[in-house]
Amino acid sequence: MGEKLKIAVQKSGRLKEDSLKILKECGISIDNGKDQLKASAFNFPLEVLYLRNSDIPQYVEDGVADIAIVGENVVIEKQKELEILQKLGFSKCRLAMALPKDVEYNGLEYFNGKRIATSYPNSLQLFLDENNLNCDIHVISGSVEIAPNIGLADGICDLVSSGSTLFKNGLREVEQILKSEACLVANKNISGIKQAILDRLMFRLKSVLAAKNNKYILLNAPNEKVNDIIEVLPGMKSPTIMPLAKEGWSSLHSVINENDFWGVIDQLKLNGAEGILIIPIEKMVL
Ligand SMILES: Nc1ncnc2c1ncn2[C@@H]1O[C@H](COP(=O)(O)OP(=O)(O)OP(=O)(O)O)[C@@H](O)[C@H]1O
Ligand SMILES: O=P(O)(O)OC[C@H]1O[C@H](OP(=O)(O)OP(=O)(O)O)[C@H](O)[C@@H]1O
Ligand SMILES: [Mg+2]
Repeated sequence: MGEKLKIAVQKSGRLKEDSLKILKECGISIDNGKDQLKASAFNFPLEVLYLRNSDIPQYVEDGVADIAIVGENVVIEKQKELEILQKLGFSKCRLAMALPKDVEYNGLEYFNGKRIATSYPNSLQLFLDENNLNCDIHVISGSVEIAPNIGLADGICDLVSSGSTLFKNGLREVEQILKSEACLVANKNISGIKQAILDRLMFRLKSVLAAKNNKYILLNAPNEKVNDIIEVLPGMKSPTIMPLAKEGWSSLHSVINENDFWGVIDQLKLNGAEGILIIPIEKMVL
């Protein structure tokens, strides 16, 4: 049997579903038996190890897994020698400091000498050192937001995304420490056959991610406006232009970045574009 690349993904939790989804979008089918902690792909030389998110950086550094999908904040917290190959665009959150909502906060100095509860002591310590602050860090592994209410700490440092957990616990975010999203990480010494497999996986992943960030755009325009519209429309090379059955009109096709779309749309309309259609792209090979 040929060599396989080993990928660690979260066993259960916020990252699991999207991690398996992105592998599927890369055309990789995994044979998942119930409660299996190890599985193989049918159609790609990949073995999947299901592990705790917080254990993954260690396993990748040790080479037990070659690569992994893990929260960037955990990579930073665990301070392991890993390579971040690709941000994956899901599980976006931030590590932030929060205080009871009625505390008067006038800046970082406030934290000097205070007790802060967190599950991320290394990331917090780095932030405190950078800002010449001294705090008493109290490490707890979950439900951090409850700490100020039960007299365990003056403030907290925890992950925030919608902010609803802070709100429900009468807390307010006052400082952001870092931003995080799921990312693909790798051991620093992958070589030979495994590197070749990883290159194939990365090629697929980049096509999938590019497709997610771009949309296919079709529109109709009077011929005399086509040049103005081309100016407005960024494309992969240049837009495709085809004559419409209706005399004096053309159809333009192009690719547009999701982030540019709403900025460009008004200019397209001002330049006479009609019947604008935006269509998702499944894969985009660059
Ligand atoms: N509220 C949130 N919104 C978005 N992403 C989040 C949120 N909370 C955590 N994350 C991200 O998802 C990752 C996984 O979180 P999850 O709570 O599933 O696991 P965990 O607490 O790290 O536990 P384990 O080690 O048991 O797998 C976190 O490391 C972080 O990157
Ligand atoms: O800003 P919000 O959208 O409310 O999300 C933030 C919450 O999500 C995470 O906890 P999680 O639900 O993962 O629970 P856990 O502590 O058991 O991991 C994090 O630790 C916060 O408590
Ligand atoms: Mg969590």
